[in-house]
Amino acid sequence: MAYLVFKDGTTFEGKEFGEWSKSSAQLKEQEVVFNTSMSGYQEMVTDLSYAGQILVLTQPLIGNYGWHHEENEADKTRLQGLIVRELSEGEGSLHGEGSLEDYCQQHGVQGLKGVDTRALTRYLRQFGTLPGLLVQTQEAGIEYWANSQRKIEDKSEHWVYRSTVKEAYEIPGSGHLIAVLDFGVKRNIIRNLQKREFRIMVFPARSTAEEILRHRPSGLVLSNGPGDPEELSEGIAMVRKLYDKLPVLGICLGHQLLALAAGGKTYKLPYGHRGGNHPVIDIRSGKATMTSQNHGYAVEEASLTGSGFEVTLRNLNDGTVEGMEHLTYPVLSVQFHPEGAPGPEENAEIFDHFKDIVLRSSTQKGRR
Ligand SMILES: NC(=O)CC[C@H](N)C(=O)O
Repeated sequence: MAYLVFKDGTTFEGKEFGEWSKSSAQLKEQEVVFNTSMSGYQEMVTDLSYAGQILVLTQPLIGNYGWHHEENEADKTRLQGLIVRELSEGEGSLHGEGSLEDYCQQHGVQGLKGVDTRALTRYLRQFGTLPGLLVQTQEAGIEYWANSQRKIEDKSEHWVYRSTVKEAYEIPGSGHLIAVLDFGVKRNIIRNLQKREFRIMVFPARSTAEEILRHRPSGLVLSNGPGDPEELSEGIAMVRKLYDKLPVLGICLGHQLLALAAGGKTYKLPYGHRGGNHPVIDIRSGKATMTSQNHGYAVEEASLTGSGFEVTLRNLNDGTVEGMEHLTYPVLSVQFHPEGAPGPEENAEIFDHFKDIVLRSSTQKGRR
């Protein structure tokens, strides 16, 4: 048996899978979040935006279609824990290259199965996103939280820097050059840019604005990524130097950094948006789409006054900001994941829109 223990003593019981060899000295609480998607466990486990978190999946049967390396969103995971109701070995999968369980074991993800994920999700919805601890005995959990006041300050690097690529790399293409700032970029963002024939250069999160501009890109994509956007002061300063100089598309963390760079604010949502059926409305056209989402923070709408950005997309469940465009510069951003397709690929047109503005702005430059 193993347990997820919260500070208030609430405990959820399950059975361990994956990698559990951490010593008691390495015990550390992690933010517990839930995702309501019915499929896509592989994309979620390898989405670096989940770095430093324990992910609860509300879909009760997980692992049933196996593991296909091709579909990983990154070549690593930074997910700390995975909690499921029933874990399937995935024996029914065609051409499977292993199982979710194998992947968790090989990549250091602590798993807990057989958990009452419905009760756990209701708990998180009631009290908000909370830190929880995965332990092999309930006593270890109680002792950890009892001593938690004496804990020394966490000096580890922001998860973005533990997720980004080490060195810049290029992906050939026949079209304009797009710089991608990798805060933990999902492969499907890159794939969507490749589909539109762009040449791509992926830059580590600590690159400087000058390093990026030296390559004379025709557009910039600010990627998704983990953690609190306000804690990324270097990233915010770098985005501030760039967004008035070339067409920009911000996705999720990238969207939040754009808002912060322009003088806006972000805040923490009570329990986040994570799932494949979040309805979003385009304020101008009145058209609504279903989106894939994974974020715990959001842009404060009122803080955008005077920033030069206008809100273009809004969440139909809670009215939060889902997208914005700059009034003067060719800059747009979305809080959701246009590369994540919850069924139909209805939001991929965001990438087409970005391609249009890159082409338009490079022809204008050519004429000048
Ligand atoms: N997927 C993302 O880019 C997430 C952005 C940010 N870490 C948040 O949770 O809000």
